[in-house]
Amino acid sequence: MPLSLVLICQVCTTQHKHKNSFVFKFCGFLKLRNTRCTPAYGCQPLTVAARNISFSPRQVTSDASFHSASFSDTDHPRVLITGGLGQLGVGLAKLLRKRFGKYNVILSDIRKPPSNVFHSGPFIYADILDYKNLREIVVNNRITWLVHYSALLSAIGEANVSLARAVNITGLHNILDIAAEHGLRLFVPSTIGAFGPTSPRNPTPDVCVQRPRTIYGVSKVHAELMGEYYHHRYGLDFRCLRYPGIISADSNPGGGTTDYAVQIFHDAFKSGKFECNLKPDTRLPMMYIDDCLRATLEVMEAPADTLSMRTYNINAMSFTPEELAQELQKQMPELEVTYDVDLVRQAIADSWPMNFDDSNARKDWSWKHDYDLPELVQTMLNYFSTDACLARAN
Ligand SMILES: NC(=O)c1ccc[n+]([C@@H]2O[C@H](COP(=O)([O-])OP(=O)(O)OC[C@H]3O[C@@H](n4cnc5c(N)ncnc54)[C@H](O)[C@@H]3O)[C@@H](O)[C@H]2O)c1
Ligand SMILES: C[C@@H](O)[C@H](N)C(=O)O
Repeated sequence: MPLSLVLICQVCTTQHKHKNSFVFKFCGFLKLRNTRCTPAYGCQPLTVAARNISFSPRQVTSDASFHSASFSDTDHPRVLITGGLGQLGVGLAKLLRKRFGKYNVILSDIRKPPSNVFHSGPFIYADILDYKNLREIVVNNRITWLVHYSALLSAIGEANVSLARAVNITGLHNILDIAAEHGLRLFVPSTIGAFGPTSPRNPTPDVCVQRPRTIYGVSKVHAELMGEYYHHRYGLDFRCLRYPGIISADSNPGGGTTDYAVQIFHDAFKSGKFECNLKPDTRLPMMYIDDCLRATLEVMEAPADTLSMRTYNINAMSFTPEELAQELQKQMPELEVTYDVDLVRQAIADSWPMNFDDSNARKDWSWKHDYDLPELVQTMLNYFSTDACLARAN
């Protein structure tokens, strides 16, 4: 049986008698929002955090693995990245560590990190489906920002709907509750996949019909709406960007519809041949990883009063497989590209935006991309040429 506690609200000095301490936390929210605790707010917010607090024996050990003594008290945020071993997390950790210090950014995942990642800064095991463990990590490490990257992407999600539903929806609920309970600034990425066949596709604005046909898209619309709801209802500092397909050289995509745009570079260098699983004229919004990660940092640092919305489209370029191949062939004329369409991925791509309208992000917090198609291809070629040279030399 949980104990009954009498807690005094720091704002209005009301005595609350409750079965757990979350009402106290809720008054903390009111304090953050500079509002008084009124009977109108009453005890309803208990629903936000109706999970029981209990002591976990793991509390003691989880912190030890990454040198907590090295943490210093500064103004820097203390960041936890979930799902950090995917295509985007390691790059984001590198960028954030440069800005906030190595030990202020903790990478986490359920997979074993490669040794270069393990030795580059704090890493911890965190399954987002394990609520107590997540809470322990947040508490023990005094986390203030949470970047929630764990997800099953569009194509892999269709191959495993129940796992995608658990990770992308149940996992998100855990993240939202923990962020709300501990007053964290929370970033959750959404995607072009949050739109569907009935959305305007060229261009797709921030606010329009969203009826995606994938579990991935449905879960991302759910994340956008839940995050915005927690923001308005409880004052959660929720921030969300809808990323286009992201292209990176030194990390691999995790089972999405836009993966072809990364694979083409690998295959061009490996065999000089590439078989594309989308039709040559499939147009999708895309972005180089450096732009995506910088946008993420910029929106996280943006003063709250510049954000007229909590979920923004961001865009850089938009191209088809044929256009990407042609740009690549300017420098690798011998590259052979053939097409063998994957019906699942093609159906997904045909329901997604062709062009993204990101004018609100540009207006509100001065978003500006650096990479268009020619710069993207040149940068990827530079990386792979150096990599190929190094491989030949070893
Ligand atoms: N890469 C893109 O093109 C792109 C585009 C739009 C949005 N996004 C979003 O950005 C985020 C990161 O994308 P990514 O490409 O790095 O994804 P990814 O698929 O490469 O990585 C996701 C990570 O989540 C981890 N994960 C799975 N189940 C987990 C669990 N139960 N607990 C903790 N971690 C778990 C996986 O191990 C994996 O490392 C995702 O939310 C994705 O939806 C990505
Ligand atoms: C677009 C994005 O969400 C991801 N790369 C996917 O294709 O699923």
